[in-house]
Amino acid sequence: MSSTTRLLPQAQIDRLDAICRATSIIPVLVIERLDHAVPLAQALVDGGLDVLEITLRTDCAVEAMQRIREALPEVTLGAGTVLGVEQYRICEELGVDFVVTPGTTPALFEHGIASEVPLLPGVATVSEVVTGWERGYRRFKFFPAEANGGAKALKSFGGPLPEALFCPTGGVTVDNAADYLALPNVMCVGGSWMAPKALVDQEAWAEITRLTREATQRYPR
Ligand SMILES: O=C(O)C(=O)C[C@H](O)[C@H](O)COP(=O)(O)O
Repeated sequence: MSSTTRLLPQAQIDRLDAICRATSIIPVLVIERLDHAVPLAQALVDGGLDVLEITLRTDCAVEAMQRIREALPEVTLGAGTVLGVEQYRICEELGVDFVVTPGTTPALFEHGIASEVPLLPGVATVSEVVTGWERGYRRFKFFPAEANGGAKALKSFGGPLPEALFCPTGGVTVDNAADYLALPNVMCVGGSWMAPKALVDQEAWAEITRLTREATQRYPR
């Protein structure tokens, strides 16, 4: 790395900390129908979660985020499944509060350094953490958490890299969340368990609120 390589400013780490420390759980949402966006977000807010990640996996995801932004300004809005710089830029224009990637390329790390919108970069290995670390990153999403060794793996990451803090997602449930949240290097967990596809398809908003409340009561911030 040359001496002119720009590093992630501490202010960006602080902004991400403020978001991740405000909640113990970040719901990861897939919105397939635009008219589901606001009632789904409302169901989660009613259950006590207001930091939401909307994945860019569906055609209506960007418009869904716009609608949530307008209808529920109190929500801290994250864009997930951001796979490239172009998508990152779209999210910046939309005014989201943070961007999450499932895995992270050098171009995404680079873009996150200059962006006004903080990046929670997805990593799966220690080498990927170190790649981000070299650029100043200290906060990461660990994905897919359960398939990559779960809480045991994250505990081991803490040996050489105690300052790196994580939001594990992928296979996290209301039960195994406890193992992650007990670790000193876990800020919060992410998951879709409180808004599974079947319940969203059925528009079972009250049940989603119930599952969310169960989670927030068990893991209050
Ligand atoms: O696509 C992305 O960028 C993601 O954010 C991946 C999600 O975090 C996981 O798919 C959530 O995992 P589950 O809770 O097991 O459904």
